Amino acid sequence: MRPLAPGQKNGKNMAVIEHHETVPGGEVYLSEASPRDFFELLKPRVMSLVVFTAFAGLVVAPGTINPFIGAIAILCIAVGAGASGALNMWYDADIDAVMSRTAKRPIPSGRVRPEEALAFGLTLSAFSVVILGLAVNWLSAALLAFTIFFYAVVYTMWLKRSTPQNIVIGGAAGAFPPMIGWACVTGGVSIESVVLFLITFLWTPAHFWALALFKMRDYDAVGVPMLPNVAGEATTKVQILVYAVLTAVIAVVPAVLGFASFGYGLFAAALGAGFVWYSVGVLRMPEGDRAMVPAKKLFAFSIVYLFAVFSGLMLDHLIASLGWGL
Ligand code: HEM
Ligand SMILES: CC(C)=CCC/C(C)=C/CC/C(C)=C/COP(=O)(O)OP(=O)(O)O
Repeated sequence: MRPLAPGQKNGKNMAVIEHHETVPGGEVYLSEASPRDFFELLKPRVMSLVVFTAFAGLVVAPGTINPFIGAIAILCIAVGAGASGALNMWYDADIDAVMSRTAKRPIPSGRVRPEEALAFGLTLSAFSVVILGLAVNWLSAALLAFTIFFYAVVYTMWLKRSTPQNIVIGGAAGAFPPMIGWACVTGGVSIESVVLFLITFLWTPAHFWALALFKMRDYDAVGVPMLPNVAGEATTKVQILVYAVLTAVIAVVPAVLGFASFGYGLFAAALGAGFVWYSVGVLRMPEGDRAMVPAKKLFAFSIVYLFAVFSGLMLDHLIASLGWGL
């Protein structure tokens, strides 16, 4: 279905992934895969934040969910998110083999065979969606299936290698989890869950372009059209700032709409000011700066920021449900 050959797709310097050797009597695959290698295919660190935002959606949604069913819901979202990471690593093995940041991943390093990763990703995707549908509701299952499809097919197979707007559009995949969590409780979608979606959606460009700035050479080497490589550093820095401002504004909207308190609004505004501050630091970074310290700081802060915003929403909800709201 998808041969890994040099010069394939629109990239350059594509690596051929060797997972086999020829022995008398035929070709024998060397699969040294351990459970840990399969766990790594799930992109666990990245997906931890995805699962956290899904959990926040589930917690702040109106109504209640049986804690056991809630735990199944989160497990299904975690497995589905991980499965989409495995499908992404299967498809991207050729470019991952070339980029220093990703060369040691299970497929390019030869520990997991591409077809094993594909089967693993497809099986976990199917299980997570079906179990979510049976145990919770079919709207949340449909949203999970769409999110997996969006990350694995729309972003990874199509947008990533074809447009510098790849992560702006593809970022929608990473923004759906709180909406899925919300749908698990309410069985529906609402303006509040769309606001939760928008927080992550508008956050993603600043999160990712900060990293893309200091990993520009990696993306150049494989011909993936990330914004800094296509539009240049200056344009990327301005776009980062624009998205940081939009994120800071949308993160306050829960307080404006009344589904979070004034206290949360102040907290989100302070965090947003920090996000914008770090983005201004990136804007002021001299062109061609090799160390890119401000970009590294912004990337690190972006992760803390999203954790903090969704933690704030959950804490606020807990305080309100105890009747101590501001
Ligand atoms: C299209 C959207 C996104 C792109 C292109 C992107 C890209 C990346 C990349 C390339 C890394 C470095 C990964 C590594 O090598 O370890 C990273 C790290 C990370 N991303 Fe994203 N990201 C996106 C969206 C998200 C979303 C939606 C979340 C969570 C809600 C997220 C959470 C994280 C976290 C927690 C890390 C740090 C992992 C670590 O500790 O190393 N990302 N992201
Ligand atoms: C519930 C569910 C299915 C959630 C999926 C969430 C999702 C789309 C997260 C995106 C996260 C991410 C690290 C993208 C990486 O981009 P990349 O793949 O270009 O990064 P890489 O170069 O590190 O592989």
